[in-house]
Amino acid sequence: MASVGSDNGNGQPSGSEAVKLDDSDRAADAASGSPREPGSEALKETPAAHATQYTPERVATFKDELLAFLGELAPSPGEALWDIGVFEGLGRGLVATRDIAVDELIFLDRPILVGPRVNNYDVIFCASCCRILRRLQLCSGGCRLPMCARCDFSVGDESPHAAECRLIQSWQPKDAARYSKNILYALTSIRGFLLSDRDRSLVMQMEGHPPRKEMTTEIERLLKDGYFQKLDGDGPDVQYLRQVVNVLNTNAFETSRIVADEENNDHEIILRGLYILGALMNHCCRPNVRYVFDSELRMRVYASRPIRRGEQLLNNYSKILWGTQHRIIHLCFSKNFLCSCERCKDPTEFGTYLGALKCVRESCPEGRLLPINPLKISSLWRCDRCDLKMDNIKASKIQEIAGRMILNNAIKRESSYIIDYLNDHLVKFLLPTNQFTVELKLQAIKKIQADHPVVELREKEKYCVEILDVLERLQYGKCFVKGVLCYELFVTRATLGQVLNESGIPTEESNLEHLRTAWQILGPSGNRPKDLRQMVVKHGVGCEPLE
Ligand SMILES: C[S@@+](CC[C@H](N)C(=O)[O-])C[C@H]1O[C@@H](n2cnc3c(N)ncnc32)[C@H](O)[C@@H]1O
Repeated sequence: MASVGSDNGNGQPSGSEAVKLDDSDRAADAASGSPREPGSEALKETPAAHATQYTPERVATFKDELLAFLGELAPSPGEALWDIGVFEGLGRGLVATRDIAVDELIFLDRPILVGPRVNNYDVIFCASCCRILRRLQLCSGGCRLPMCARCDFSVGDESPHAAECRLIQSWQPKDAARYSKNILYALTSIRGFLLSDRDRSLVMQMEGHPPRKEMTTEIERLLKDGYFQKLDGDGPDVQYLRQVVNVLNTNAFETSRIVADEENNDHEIILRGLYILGALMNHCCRPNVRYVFDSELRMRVYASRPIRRGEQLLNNYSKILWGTQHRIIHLCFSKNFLCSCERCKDPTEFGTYLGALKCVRESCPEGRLLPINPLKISSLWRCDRCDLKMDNIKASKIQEIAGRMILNNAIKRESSYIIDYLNDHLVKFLLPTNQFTVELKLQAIKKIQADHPVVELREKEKYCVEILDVLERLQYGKCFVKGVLCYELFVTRATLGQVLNESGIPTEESNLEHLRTAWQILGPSGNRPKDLRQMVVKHGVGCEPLE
């Protein structure tokens, strides 16, 4: 949700325009800035307070509506691998109805709502079909949205945009001849008006946390700036819109379409989608599922680890490779709860030290500073070697500076600069598996292409191995980012084999195993690397994606 699926802009690996190096959703906004103790205000409306509203009768009716919505994607009677349960402190959640093996497809879902995200786009695309054209016009219906000729209002009721355009027209947009990105940002919520009664009922039964005080939602922005002459800020339309926004912010996943422009360059158009069944999965920082979106934007959820009958199906709403304190802040501010899973409770995060800092004492080069109580943002930090103590404000400051240096500067540079920066500079003040170091290595992996010098390819290979090792320690199983790293590792080793004339490298069993894993994880994705299938066929490690 970046929501349950959101994104922080972790990039795309070489050979793939769209596959992300991290499979979590909406994270960056909430995690920027220095960590603060999550305020009690943010947690007032916890799902625990609502648990009593999920009576067995209501849950059963909700499930019937959901199955009807899923239609042909719904499991045959008695065959569902999931059921809806109610859990103290969590609200509803999904449970496994039988033991589920790794890689088994648990369910398919389709978006009940899908559309633009509330964030800048690099390219302008048709707000209806996402086509990118050099000369996109504004819709002739006066809704202030960019529209291609096929979707324009003038096409009539056959245009998929006709109904939403009429709705926007009824609110009488001002400056109808000017493009409005704020209307584009609100379009996914506006589409909530076009749902059938059953689908509206489903959406309205989802949790929707109200926005934090300091947040201006897309709807409030439209109201504040008077975009519509006939949209009453206190009227029922706005009340409904506000609730749809809350539901989207609590539940939506980030999904995307790859669209080629007229020069045949691919662009990834990031969208937000509300997937009701997918959104019912609660969060854990060590989840047991992974998901991908296929070319029709259907969500396919697989077991990433073995799941026992009766266990909850758990998804990760945050970034896998963030340290605990960043995840806690993100989850608290964007999803309104404090996670206290086993990973969050362990200061070393299963020995990965993702959130740990280097001891600041010169005489203690091996020391690692860790929060004594990682569940508390205000916790004191302590060195695991020399026992030096540091207050959380200082620790936060170090993280903030590291984050700023890396995310605002180094990450934007070319691969050779990043490699030097990692080797000569960062090692002096950050641990090799600190989350910022890892983030920078992920960027380097994305940037180092097959035609780069061997030294760079060697570094890329090393980074892939290191981060796969972090995932192993986290016991993350067959997660999405593992698929991406396995793909990158295979491709890099194959390139090195070619360049160094060592023809055996690509076909070594251990390397083929990476390709197999990449295919199992990324194969069903609509945005998988373009050359993945061809490589899989060439090396005979699989054919059709897992069903
Ligand atoms: C996408 S919804 C999950 C489904 C939700 N439980 C329901 O009944 O609709 C996300 C919300 O569920 C709750 N939630 C999910 N995982 C949780 C966790 N590990 N601890 C506490 N609350 C959680 C939070 O209120 C969160 O904002």
